[in-house]
Amino acid sequence: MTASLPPVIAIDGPSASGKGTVAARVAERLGFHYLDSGSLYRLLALHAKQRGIDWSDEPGLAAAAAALPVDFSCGGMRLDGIEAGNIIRSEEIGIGASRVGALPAVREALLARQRAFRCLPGLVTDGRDMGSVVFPDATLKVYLTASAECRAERRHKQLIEKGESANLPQILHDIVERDARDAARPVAPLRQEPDALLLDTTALAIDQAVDQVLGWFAARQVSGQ
Ligand SMILES: Nc1ncnc2c1ncn2[C@@H]1O[C@H](COP(=O)(O)OP(=O)(O)OP(=O)(O)O)[C@@H](O)[C@H]1O
Ligand SMILES: Nc1ccn([C@H]2C[C@H](O)[C@@H](COP(=O)(O)O)O2)c(=O)n1
Repeated sequence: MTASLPPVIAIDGPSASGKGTVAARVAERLGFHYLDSGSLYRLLALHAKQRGIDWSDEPGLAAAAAALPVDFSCGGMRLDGIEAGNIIRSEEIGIGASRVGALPAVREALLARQRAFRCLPGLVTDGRDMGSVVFPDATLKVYLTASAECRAERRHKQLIEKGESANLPQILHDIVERDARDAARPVAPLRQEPDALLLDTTALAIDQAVDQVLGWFAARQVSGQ
């Protein structure tokens, strides 16, 4: 008899849809671990930039990904021993993450690192292929989205609140372009899988989205699916 693996809630969706916010809050409510998989692609893009590795150099990036010097302990995100949680949130690094994430050897090199986050009592994770590739046996798969305009407005508000300059039309353009690249790639593309439940948060508050995910997860546990 094989021991059952810890449960996983996989939340995938386009950029600025609120995946990270919802996933982190669901994890907190359940006392589960949380993995922001996009941060790994972002840290790799930053690391490559710092090391002069081109974002199209697949063998160079795959080698860098396999040995990525990241440390998620103490609640932060250290790259080469330096806190990088803020710097990886830039639009430039987001674009870099999307470019390196399109390369199959890079995705393969990051797979085991992501799966290692699956620990008791459970994991909530967000990204683009959490339900399709990384955790295909996830207990619950959610495709979380919102209209592109709504996502751009949320990102704009987020940047302004952080005291950063932000241009709404440019943000909308960048979001649409990045999603198109993530959806068009042949490996692990951004899309709603048939077994993922759709959660459109365009007209929902964060707490409503969190409650919906928790409700779906509770129902799965009762039905044993
Ligand atoms: N339902 C919601 N209503 C209003 N604002 C929301 C909602 N969900 C998320 N937000 C806000 O939208 C912004 C973007 O959310 P978040 O960073 O979680 O998105 P994301 O999908 O993880 O983005 P990325 O893919 O770029 O990492 C945040 O400021 C967050 O507070
Ligand atoms: N599972 C993942 C997560 C992220 N990426 C790539 C594609 C995204 O545009 C980019 C940044 O992700 P974000 O932090 O915005 O969630 O990283 C991916 O390919 N697969």
